[in-house]
Amino acid sequence: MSRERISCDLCVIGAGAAGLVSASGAAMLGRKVVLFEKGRMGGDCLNYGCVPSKALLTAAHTAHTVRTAGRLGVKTAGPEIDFPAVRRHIERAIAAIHPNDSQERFEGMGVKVIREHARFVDDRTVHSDGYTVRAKRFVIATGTRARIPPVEGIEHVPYLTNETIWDVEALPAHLLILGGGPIGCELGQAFARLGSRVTIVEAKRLLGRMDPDHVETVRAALLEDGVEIVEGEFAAKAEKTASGIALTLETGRRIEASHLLAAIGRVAITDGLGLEAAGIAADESGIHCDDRLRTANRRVYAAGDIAGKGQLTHLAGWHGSVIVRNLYFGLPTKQSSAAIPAAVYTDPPLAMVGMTEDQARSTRGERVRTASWSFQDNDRAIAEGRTEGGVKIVTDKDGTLLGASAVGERADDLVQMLSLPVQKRAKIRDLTEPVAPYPTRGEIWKRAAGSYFEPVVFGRFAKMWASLLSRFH
Ligand SMILES: Cc1cc2nc3c(=O)[nH]c(=O)nc-3n(C[C@H](O)[C@H](O)[C@H](O)COP(=O)(O)OP(=O)(O)OC[C@H]3O[C@@H](n4cnc5c(N)ncnc54)[C@H](O)[C@@H]3O)c2cc1C
Ligand SMILES: NC(=O)c1ccc[n+]([C@@H]2O[C@H](COP(=O)([O-])OP(=O)(O)OC[C@H]3O[C@@H](n4cnc5c(N)ncnc54)[C@H](O)[C@@H]3O)[C@@H](O)[C@H]2O)c1
Repeated sequence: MSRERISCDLCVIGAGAAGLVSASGAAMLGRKVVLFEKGRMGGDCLNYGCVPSKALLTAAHTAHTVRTAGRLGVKTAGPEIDFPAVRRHIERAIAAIHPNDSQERFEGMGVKVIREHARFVDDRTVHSDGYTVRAKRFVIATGTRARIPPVEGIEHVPYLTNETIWDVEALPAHLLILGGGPIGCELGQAFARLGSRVTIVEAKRLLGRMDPDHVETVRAALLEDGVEIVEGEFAAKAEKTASGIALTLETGRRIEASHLLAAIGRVAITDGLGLEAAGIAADESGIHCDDRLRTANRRVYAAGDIAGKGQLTHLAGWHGSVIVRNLYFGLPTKQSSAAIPAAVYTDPPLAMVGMTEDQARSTRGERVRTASWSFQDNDRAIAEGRTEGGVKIVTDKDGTLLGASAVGERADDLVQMLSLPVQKRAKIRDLTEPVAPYPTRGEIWKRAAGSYFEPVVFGRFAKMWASLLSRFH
């Protein structure tokens, strides 16, 4: 087959967050860039991940607000869910963001966009059906897909993933979700609030990477929404039934449902990429690369989910920036040099940056200190009638910030306030300095940090000092 031949500075495979940031950064610096995408521009986040899930959650949280408005003295007739209209809202959200990630926009930047599957044929050449591309450097940003549940009979059962759940036309009567990670909890709460019966089966612990104290607040909210949570149990067998599916757990318990959603984590998309021909190693969790995202092939970088260093859109975008900084600004940058926040957009949301208390203790042991504050003691939260949750600051013995976690209304935005201090390894006393507007939820960081110093600031010596000074004033 005759293919069009192209030589370029950078060839990017995959037009999700990681690929798009790499391609746009290089193109804006005048580099000749080729971008391959075999599916939809924007990748998982725009089409099957963050955007549709957050649009669905907004509809669900709105239904909940209407349902619970009576607690504030606002009477309503209760929400009526028009599921096709909810789906249209999701489609509109995707369509509104799509221009940012579109082929036209990238072509406008001078990127050659090829909508075909790409594969390496040697260490510096990529083929697709119509093209042969030789490049000085490559970025593999091919993402991940839902892991198939290791359950007997799963291949004979219709199950949904994050790609197919958006095609379900009517609200599921009973959604059984395998996996209690961010996907399981977010979509579980969303469907429950829209009117589905929801069961989450989690093999280990709900939201296992987050602070367990704060996960309790999310668990309580899910239970209040009517979500059934089965924790610490594996599914052994799946069967098709007349009305949907049945799952038998290892304990023998059988759960019947109308729909099954697989949300037990992700596997790297490396199929048909020709990694061997390029001398690149990979496993299920991703392509092997170092902290600057370099693979064993010095021409090839990995970015985003496929780099096996976390699965978040902003991390994927950061990876793109790291590659552009290293390649085209000559700034040696490690991907681990940024403190990456993570948020779960349940209601209330749960968020963190840096280390959790458990992670810090596992490496630093007794040196770790924490300071917490509850929204029960935050005037804005009281005024809003939403006092559940709180924050936790994690420090080293000398007060260096190691991480922060928050759960409660707007915790996702609140944690963002701590990203820079954590990244800069600021001290907890720095958090006591800014004056926060009253009444805001953001005041809570200062209160938590203040509590860390309370024994000293209002201790015996401070009282003696104040008493001495007051003699002269
Ligand atoms: C339901 C859900 C909700 C999520 N919510 C959030 C959230 O709220 N916040 C957050 O930060 N993250 C969220 N994520 C995670 C986020 O979607 C991913 O971390 C992000 O999309 C990763 O971007 P990426 O560029 O690495 O890969 P992707 O977005 O997966 O893009 C990879 C692209 O590569 C293409 N590709 C693959 N192989 C080839 C090939 N050989 N040739 C050409 N093209 C190829 C694919 O078609 C795809 O478009 C969510 C994920 C899911 C599933
Ligand atoms: N708000 C967000 O930022 C957001 C939202 C959704 C997804 N994501 C990203 O997408 C990725 C995938 O999310 P996810 O929730 O599928 O994965 P995950 O790996 O975060 O969680 C999967 C859960 O499934 C459990 N599990 C594994 N095998 C199981 C089995 N056989 N039966 C029952 N439970 C099992 C695990 O113990 C784990 O708790 C995550 O890494 C996350 O970072 C992020």
